[in-house]
Amino acid sequence: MKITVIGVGNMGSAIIKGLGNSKKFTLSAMNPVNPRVSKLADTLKFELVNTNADVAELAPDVVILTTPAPVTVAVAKELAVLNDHTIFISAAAGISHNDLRAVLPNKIIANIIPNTPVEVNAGTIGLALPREITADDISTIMTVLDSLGDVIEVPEQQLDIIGVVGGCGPAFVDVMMDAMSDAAVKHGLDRQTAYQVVASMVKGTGTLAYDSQLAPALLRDQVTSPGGTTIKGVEALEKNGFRYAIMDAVNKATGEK
Ligand SMILES: NC(=O)C1=CN([C@@H]2O[C@H](COP(=O)(O)OP(=O)(O)OC[C@H]3O[C@@H](n4cnc5c(N)ncnc54)[C@H](O)[C@@H]3O)[C@@H](O)[C@H]2O)C=CC1
Ligand SMILES: O=C(O)[C@@H]1CCC=N1
Repeated sequence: MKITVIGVGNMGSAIIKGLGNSKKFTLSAMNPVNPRVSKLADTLKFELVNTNADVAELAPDVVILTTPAPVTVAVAKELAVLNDHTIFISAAAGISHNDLRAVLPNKIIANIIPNTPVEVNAGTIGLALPREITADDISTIMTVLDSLGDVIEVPEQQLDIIGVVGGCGPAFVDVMMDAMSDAAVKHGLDRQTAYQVVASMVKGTGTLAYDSQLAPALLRDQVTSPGGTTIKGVEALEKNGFRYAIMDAVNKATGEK
């Protein structure tokens, strides 16, 4: 299957690396001239073109749009010349199926919100499929997305909130990991060991929650030994409004005032 990624920034690079790891696809990309992207193409050995007009020659089966949201509809319009069997998967946050349908009237279009862990095939990918789509096209889309991580299909109106929790969430967790690492350094751990411990702890905590399907509050209760150290830390989190800070981060990232 031939896949072309349009816009090789943070998200586009993560997707190309993840797809490259799976070794299942023939990859190519389009990005305006940029030495960083040329270097990535050389390293990962994918074909790179610098204009949308050149994408037709690549004849992709699947196009993944990872351009900045404000230019995505204009970019899609330039790609309307592609074969009508081309499947478009758009990762642009806030750009709806209808926005794209208006400029790609005859194409198959799916909307996703991925996150940066797709780079290591451990992504969280919210997926909204159109109403009219064949089983074969769904199968093609799932072959691509399953190779990047966990795919969670939702109605399009839920894609924004999935996008905030799954897509923005890694940045919120990164802030917490950074703060925890600083505290560990304050208590004498060298920085590299601090990062390793914190990242391993987050990875294991996530895997346990995902595999057990237990409520986070129940998992927390398993750590808080009576009269122990953890409950003292949890009390400090409550005192400092940690839970509300997280809820407010999600609220604000949805665009809520
Ligand atoms: N960064 C993330 O974690 C996530 C990003 N997204 C979506 O991915 C898209 C890209 O976001 P980032 O990678 O963070 O931005 P970015 O700024 O890192 O990357 C954008 C890339 O698109 C290229 N570009 C700009 N104009 C272009 C055009 N007209 N045609 C082709 N390429 C063009 C830029 O040169 C750059 O390489 C956005 O629509 C965003 O909503 C979605 C989920 C998560
Ligand atoms: O910050 C953003 O707008 C994008 C969408 C989800 C994650 N990054």
